[in-house]
Amino acid sequence: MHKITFFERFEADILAGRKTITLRDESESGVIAGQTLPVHTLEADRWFCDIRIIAVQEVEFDGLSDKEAHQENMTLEQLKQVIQEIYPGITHLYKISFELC
Ligand SMILES: CC(=O)Nc1ccn([C@@H]2O[C@H](CO)[C@@H](O)[C@H]2O)c(=O)n1
Repeated sequence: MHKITFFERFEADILAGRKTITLRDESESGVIAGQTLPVHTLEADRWFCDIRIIAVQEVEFDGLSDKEAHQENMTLEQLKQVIQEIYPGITHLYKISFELC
């Protein structure tokens, strides 16, 4: 992957450092620790920052906890709902931790 996209509604949280992970399916897991990536909005493909990947870890949907929710600036209930909307029925996720460049 040479760039990563996020829904526009998460832009402010990412730029403020309130959202420091993203949970993706296997098709969007192809990043490695240390890599720097430009971040674009999904809707308009507009660049808004660069991030550095800190880690990529496999996690189960049922294993998500308040820790991941906090890292997403959401409640666990909100996070699970968001993931179900984006990836209906998903059980296996990739937790991508990042920092702003
Ligand atoms: C193609 C594309 O952009 N896809 C996605 C997929 C996920 N996410 C966010 O990651 C977290 C867990 O899934 C939540 O905050 C999601 O909303 C996103 O912003 N954009």
